[in-house]
Amino acid sequence: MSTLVLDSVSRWFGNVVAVNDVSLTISPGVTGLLGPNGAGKTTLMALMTGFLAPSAGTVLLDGQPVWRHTEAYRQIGLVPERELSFGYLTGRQFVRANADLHGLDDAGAATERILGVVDMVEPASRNLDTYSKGMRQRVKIAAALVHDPALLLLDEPFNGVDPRQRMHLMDLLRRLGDEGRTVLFSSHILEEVERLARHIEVVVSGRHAASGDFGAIRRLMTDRPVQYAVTSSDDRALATVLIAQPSVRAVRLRPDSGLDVEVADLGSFAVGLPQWARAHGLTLLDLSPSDESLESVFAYLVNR
Ligand SMILES: Nc1ncnc2c1ncn2[C@@H]1O[C@H](COP(=O)(O)OP(=O)(O)OP(=O)(O)O)[C@@H](O)[C@H]1O
Repeated sequence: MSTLVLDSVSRWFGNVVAVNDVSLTISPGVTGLLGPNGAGKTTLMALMTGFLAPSAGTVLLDGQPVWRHTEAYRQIGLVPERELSFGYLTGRQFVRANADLHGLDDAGAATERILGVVDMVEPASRNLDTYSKGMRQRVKIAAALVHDPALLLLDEPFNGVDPRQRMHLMDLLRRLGDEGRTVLFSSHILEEVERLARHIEVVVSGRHAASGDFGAIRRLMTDRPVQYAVTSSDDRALATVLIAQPSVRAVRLRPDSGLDVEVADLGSFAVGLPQWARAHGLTLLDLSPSDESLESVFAYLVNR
């Protein structure tokens, strides 16, 4: 069982800070690395696998630095986001090439074993060019696992994969985690991460924004202030009623019609709004969230 520890890790490219003072621990089991596009997930994975040197801080696998440490490389498998560019190879040849690169004693047997684990024995004699996206992902996972590493990192493994194959991949990663491997996958989709990860790390704009199980992360995201657009039979009267409520943080009249309402406590607001309207003889005509983008959720987390 392996544990990866990042201690105050930063990485900059010229004056772009891709990763900014990140400290986190990845333990055995499945962890999700959640963040919007450009958050620094790919750079973090490159730092974690020892492909990239930190500009500051350290990345330790079981107490050993991963940068320029070949012993650590034997314990790490990476499934990169980029597509396979060796379409002329068969799945078996591709996995075997990785087994040979690792200098495995019985590269042929290791190749067959891992093709079985990812359920790709039958299509393994076909060229990579002929595979679906999900099959290519499975063969990439086989290549990353052929040397039996304790740590497996996957960069956006579900991107473009159809729902059935996605379930299949999730089952596979869950199984690898249950076996005691340390599995980290990145994603920009909360639902995807929630379904699979026991533990979630959130990164935004290169910074570590939150950490916890999916209940904790979900609570952080639903407890944030939320914007609603509300239209009623008398918006000015409703504004007066709403601003008196502790669950409401701000109310603004829209130029055309309706109100923008910033809600601090979604639960109380959802229960109270129809009651307040009824008590003052007002009719609610429309209620819709106006600020539901994942980017705004992330912006809230990082600015907390
Ligand atoms: N080699 C590089 N040179 C300059 N800037 C870079 C380099 N690599 C990454 N960056 C910048 O660092 C930031 C983080 O990029 P990164 O690819 O790690 O994010 P990401 O979360 O993986 O995003 P995506 O999901 O879109 O790939 C971005 O602003 C990116 O432009």
